[in-house]
Amino acid sequence: MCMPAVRLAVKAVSKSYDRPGRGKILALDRVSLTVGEGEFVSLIGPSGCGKSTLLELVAGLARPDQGDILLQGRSVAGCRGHVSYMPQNDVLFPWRTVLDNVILPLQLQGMATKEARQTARQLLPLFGLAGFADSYPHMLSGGMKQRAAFLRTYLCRQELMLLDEPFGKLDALTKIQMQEWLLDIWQRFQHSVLFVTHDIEEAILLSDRIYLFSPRPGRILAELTVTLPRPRSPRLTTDRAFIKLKETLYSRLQTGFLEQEGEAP
Ligand SMILES: Nc1ncnc2c1ncn2[C@@H]1O[C@H](COP(=O)(O)OP(=O)(O)OP(=O)(O)O)[C@@H](O)[C@H]1O
Repeated sequence: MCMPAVRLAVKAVSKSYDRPGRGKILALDRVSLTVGEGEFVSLIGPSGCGKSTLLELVAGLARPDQGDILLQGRSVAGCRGHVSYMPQNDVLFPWRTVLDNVILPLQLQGMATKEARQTARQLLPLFGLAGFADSYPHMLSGGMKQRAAFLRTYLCRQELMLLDEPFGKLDALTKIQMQEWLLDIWQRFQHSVLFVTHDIEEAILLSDRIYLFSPRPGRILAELTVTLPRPRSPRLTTDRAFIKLKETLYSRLQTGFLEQEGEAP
């Protein structure tokens, strides 16, 4: 199989946090991973294992204590503005309309408001927001809010997208619809994506590769390549090959947890 060129390389990155009066905690321990050009890569692991921390480091919102972060071979550790980043709680501003929420990155890039609105307006139908340009966030469903936040992220116009559990708070049916929609959007744009999730089925359905994280401090337990054919749809989750992959993932997660417990002092 032909491997795509590397877009993102995280090299032996560690990160700890100071907790006032309680010392340091190690969130990430020598994490190394890559995302290729046009590749969809997921991180899966238990709550608190450092997945969001890793995305923040890649987005340049914090600096690693050790290790490096390379985008197309160039170190970007601590540098902002090189990736499109949708944080876990990416809220829309309630006082701005949908259109004026999504144009924010374009305005920050210096585009005039009129041009930014024109650019974004053309994309609204593709993001399932046709007819909602002038609505306010409270008038949208949960799925629509997430699509608006996703369009805002997309308009950062960087080749690598970091998505931190974008469907984590949605009900099961809306989540399935959103996964189908994201698969379609990704198929069209073929961005490189680094996607955080707690959901094993979601990771398999969407990804080309999956990294499994241990409980904190986050380490990479395993890396899995998903060879299921594309285009994919949520119906694939009942497929025999899909279920087999799910079993493999479960047992790797379980073995990793047990090994980590065995290591505890
Ligand atoms: N700014 C901070 N200061 C102190 N501790 C932090 C800070 N940010 C994260 N942590 C701690 O670092 C660890 C990793 O947190 P992080 O949010 O990266 O995990 P996560 O895997 O994304 O969790 P979840 O899946 O629940 O969102 C946790 O123990 C968390 O409490």
